[in-house]
Amino acid sequence: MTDAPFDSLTGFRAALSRLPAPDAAAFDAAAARNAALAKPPGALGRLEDIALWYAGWAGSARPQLHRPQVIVFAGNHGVTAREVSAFPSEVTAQMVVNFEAGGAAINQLARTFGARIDVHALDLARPTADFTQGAAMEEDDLLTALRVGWEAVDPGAGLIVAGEMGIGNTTAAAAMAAALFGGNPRDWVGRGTGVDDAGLGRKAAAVAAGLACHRGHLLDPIEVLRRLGGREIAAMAGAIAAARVARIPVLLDGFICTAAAAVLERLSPGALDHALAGHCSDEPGHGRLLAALGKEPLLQMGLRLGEGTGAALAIGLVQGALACHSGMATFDEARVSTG
Ligand SMILES: O=C(O)c1ccc[n+]([C@@H]2O[C@H](COP(=O)([O-])O)[C@@H](O)[C@H]2O)c1
Ligand SMILES: Cc1cc2nc[nH]c2cc1C
Repeated sequence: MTDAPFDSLTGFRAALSRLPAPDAAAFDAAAARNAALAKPPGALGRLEDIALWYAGWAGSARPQLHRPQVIVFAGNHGVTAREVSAFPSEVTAQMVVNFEAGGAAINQLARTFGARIDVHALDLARPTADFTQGAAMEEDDLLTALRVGWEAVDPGAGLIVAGEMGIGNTTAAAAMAAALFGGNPRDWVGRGTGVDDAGLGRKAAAVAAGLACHRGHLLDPIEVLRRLGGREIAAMAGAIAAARVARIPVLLDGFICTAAAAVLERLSPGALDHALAGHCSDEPGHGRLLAALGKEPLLQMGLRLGEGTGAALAIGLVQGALACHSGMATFDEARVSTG
């Protein structure tokens, strides 16, 4: 996007307070077309829902998927001092190099589905503060990350996937989910990159310590993001918000991406109406989070990689849905008898 239309957190809140609706006329026309297509009613199942959802947001009764964009944000986390990941923090920067060289899973999937890929590393040499000791980010850091995310969205894109890379970020996402939706820290933590049982215990303890440290400040979703989140998480929230304002459909990726998105929904109910859950990851908190948001995932493939991979796979479903919706003949056109 061009410059983000806010230069303060108050401005970001204001941008989220007045959100455009989908195009009702395009949605209705797409629904009428769907009903006329030469197939038993409903026989394309969720592909039909995807096509109508896309038509409403794209403002076209017979849309094509053009210019899908995958944006990968990377950030480092101070909470890694609590030994909450199976990998060291330097992997974040090393994977950014790999993304830029085209060697990561997300590069292969983005290419497979014809998506452009952009990578934004956010201040990797300066991890967030350990949220068990204080706020992960200062207000300025959060604002910068939200703006990076917002401005990363191509206004001409027809679909956005926001992905992430950040050693330690499943612990940050678990803390955010617990703060936003309540429940026991144990309900929200999982093995992430593959921690053992002791690591899982350290993750739950870190989440509990974070909730205790920030008690009294977590009713505001922006404060949840600032105190418990991370730069790449904030940037995903900024990108998903920018897409909403520009009425660009979004596919959500895994647990961390969905935690970022949940901040927007808590700030402004309905803020995720332009977003479908691309998949449900193997991180157990993800299914719980999607249920709290009322989102039924499109795919369940046992992925737990992040990077945007699950959502990128689901681009194929959107392509299939729109190919059928916009390319099929109607009963009349195909001279097929109706029931
Ligand atoms: O997307 C998910 O649901 C997901 C689940 C588990 C791990 N990850 C990825 O693994 C990293 C975080 O794991 P961890 O163990 O360091 O917290 C981060 O780079 C994520 O992209 C991602
Ligand atoms: C190697 C590696 C690749 C990743 N991609 C997203 N998260 C990741 C975590 C690790 C450890």
